[in-house]
Amino acid sequence: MSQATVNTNTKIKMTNISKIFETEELETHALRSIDLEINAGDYVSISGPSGCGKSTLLSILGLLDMPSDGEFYIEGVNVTDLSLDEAAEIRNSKIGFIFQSFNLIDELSVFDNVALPLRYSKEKMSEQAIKTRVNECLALVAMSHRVSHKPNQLSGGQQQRIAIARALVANPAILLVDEPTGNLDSKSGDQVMDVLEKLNENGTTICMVTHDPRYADMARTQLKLLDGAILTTPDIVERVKAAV
Ligand SMILES: Nc1ncnc2c1ncn2[C@@H]1O[C@H](COP(=O)(O)OP(=O)(O)OP(=O)(O)O)[C@@H](O)[C@H]1O
Repeated sequence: MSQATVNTNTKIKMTNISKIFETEELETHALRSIDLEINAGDYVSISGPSGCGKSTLLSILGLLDMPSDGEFYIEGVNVTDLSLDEAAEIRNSKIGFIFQSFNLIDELSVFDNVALPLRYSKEKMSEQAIKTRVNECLALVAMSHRVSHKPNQLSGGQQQRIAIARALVANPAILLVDEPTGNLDSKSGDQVMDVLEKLNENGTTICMVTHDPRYADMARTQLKLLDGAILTTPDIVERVKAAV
């Protein structure tokens, strides 16, 4: 893993990232020459129509998939070409994931769900340090009052807030968020978006994929994907002009 000379403020830097899926009869260019820089404290949304490459981009950002071409750095470390073990180590220490499905473990209490990443971390923490950190994260998502509950005793919105606490607990470089409100009614969805907004105001770096324009607009930087490429402002202006 080589170090790049990048601004320490830079959490994510992608240059010329492409992804081609090849099947026997078809080549799909899912991402085309993506350049992306996300700095500490940014809140970026990525939106676009079905099939435009949102999930592919998020999978590469989260080291769940590898690009076909281009360079990718997380906090200055070149992560373009990692082994599976190296990718898993960086993923566990630097990325917090929030998915549409909350992926909590039903048999574990709220506390133990949130503590899980710390218990599996390479750096061993004392139970007291784990308790302090879990309680801090539950307070951040306003869920301290449900610490002993099981996930199935919580509403969908509350479960997503627990999933957010779990994503935060290991202090990741960035939160990657995939359609966080997809399984929620609009009131709970709005509450989850408020939590994300407050976290960002307090310094958490967020990159969120959503097809909901109302939520995409809540991010301070709004990227639009079309056919695997990020639309730049002149592209958008040209398309609007062509449409009227
Ligand atoms: N494993 C794969 N093998 C082959 N093609 C794939 C694979 N994964 C995605 N694709 C193709 O890559 C393109 C981008 O897919 P992707 O899932 O990233 O889109 P998306 O914007 O997330 O769509 P949606 O909003 O519907 O989830 C699509 O044309 C899709 O069919």
